[in-house]
Amino acid sequence: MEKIYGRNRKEQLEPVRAKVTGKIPAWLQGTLLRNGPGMHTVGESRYNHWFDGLALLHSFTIRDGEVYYRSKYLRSDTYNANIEANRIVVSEFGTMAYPDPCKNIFSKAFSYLTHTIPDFTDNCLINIMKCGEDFYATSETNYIRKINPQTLETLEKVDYRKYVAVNLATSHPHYDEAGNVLNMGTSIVEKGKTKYMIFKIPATVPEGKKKGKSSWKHTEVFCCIPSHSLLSPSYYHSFGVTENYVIFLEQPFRLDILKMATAYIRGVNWASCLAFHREEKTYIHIVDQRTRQPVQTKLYTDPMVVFHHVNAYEEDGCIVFDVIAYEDNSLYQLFYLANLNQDFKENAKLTSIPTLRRFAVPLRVDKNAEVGSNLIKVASTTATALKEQDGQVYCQPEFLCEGLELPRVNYTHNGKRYRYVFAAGVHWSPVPTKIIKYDILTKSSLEWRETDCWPAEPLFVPVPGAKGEDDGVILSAIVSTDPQKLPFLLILDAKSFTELARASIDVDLHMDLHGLFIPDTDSEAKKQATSEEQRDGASDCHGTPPT
Ligand SMILES: CC1=C(/C=C/C(C)=C/C=C/C(C)=C/C=O)C(C)(C)CCC1
Ligand SMILES: [Fe+2]
Repeated sequence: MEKIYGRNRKEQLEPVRAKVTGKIPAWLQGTLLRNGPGMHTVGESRYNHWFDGLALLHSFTIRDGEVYYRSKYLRSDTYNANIEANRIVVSEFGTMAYPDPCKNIFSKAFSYLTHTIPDFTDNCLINIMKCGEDFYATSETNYIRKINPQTLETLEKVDYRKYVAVNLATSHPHYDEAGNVLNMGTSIVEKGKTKYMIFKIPATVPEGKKKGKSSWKHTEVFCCIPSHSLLSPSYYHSFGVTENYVIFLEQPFRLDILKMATAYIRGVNWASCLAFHREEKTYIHIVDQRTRQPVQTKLYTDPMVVFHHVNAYEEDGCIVFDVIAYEDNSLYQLFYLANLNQDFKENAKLTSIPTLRRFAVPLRVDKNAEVGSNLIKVASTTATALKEQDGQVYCQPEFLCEGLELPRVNYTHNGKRYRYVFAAGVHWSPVPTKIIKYDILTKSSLEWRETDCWPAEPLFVPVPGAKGEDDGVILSAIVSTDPQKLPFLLILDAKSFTELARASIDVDLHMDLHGLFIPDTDSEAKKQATSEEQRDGASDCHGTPPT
């Protein structure tokens, strides 16, 4: 596993042409752009956790049946400072770093004090966000980095705090049909009023506003939800939306602000400031997008840890939402690089398997409903919502299936009724070994797997004019540990889950996290990109084609 996780990867700056076997559908034209950690040591110093690694962007440009690959490290301030110092000088999730080589005890104390309010990293390694015509590499801190999606060059750093008072923000925003971005973040320092903020970044400068100004300046706070605990807000990695509502899970996996404020002086990492409180509830917050107000019903469920929301929709006065949930926070623990070594089968065992759970919550509670009665009348799920004496509603999910992570759906069904979940299959460890299509209606699944192949998050791309929810293809970058087999971009038919093509590339492909597909819709852009490709002189990949 060290081969997959802990090794530093080489950049592939010049586009390299892949060896394609099978046939790529003619309509599939565009760029798969993805992000993930690629460098785990700098000089003699090493990161502790896989989520610390320096962001390595990579892209697969699919054009006229050919695939071109390139990769480039995000030139974040963090990357530049580390490379210049030839050691890790910026703290990450699992690694606390000390920038100044403190010469004596006084300067040491001084440098500790100046860091009590942490300035977080801009090593944006988790995902790619589209904002209007611009693309950003993202993480979960207040910084994101604009990038050039064609050349993978790093552009300006954006500080969320200039536009909305958040110190942390998710890497999994939602997009409406106009391309406006809806995201959530946590405000942990503003006058001690710890709160969760939902905000909207418009895709373009709104009508009637001064043109030429960046649309960031028109970022609007949509709704604020006060944290149950002022000193210990919930940690969350994503949230859900329906056509009219936002779903936020305030889970008992929480950040301890006091611990964070003293982490630097105590010499401990940010991860140690996170704790799962298994005796506490998970609060379910629903916000009405039309009134921008939280729904008043107090909804809760059992303690759980959710990283990824899958999808959500409205049905008969209820909200149905699907998440991948765990019984504990062992997942983040397992990604310490020390656990992903040769003995990883022993060290990286999940103590809780990810399960796809369906919740149903009522939007209104009938005053006359009996205490103890189930408020869910939707026939399609066995999820329940029980009315309690004090008016609270206790929600119990339907367990749909287990062993799924990194879920994706056909995004045209986001917030709407849907049937298929595409995900990576995880078994006894957090390392994906297969790609799964799970059919919620029939509760059956299709799988793709191959020996010594380690798939990344599968991404669904619809065929133009698609009628069915699964009319399209699945793209996934596959890392191989078979020395005879090159890494490849896998293209599956999303309906049958059969392989349409694979594009093998003789490069040092890294295991990544998330990304997006940029279709070539604009023919001018396409032409320009093609001529750039020719000018750059894409080299051929001479690797052995897989059998
Ligand atoms: C640096 C930093 C953080 C980083 C979190 C990261 C990097 C999380 C990555 C999560 C992933 C990759 C999940 C995949 O499912 C916190 C804890 C938000 C807060 C303190 C500063
Ligand atoms: Fe994620």
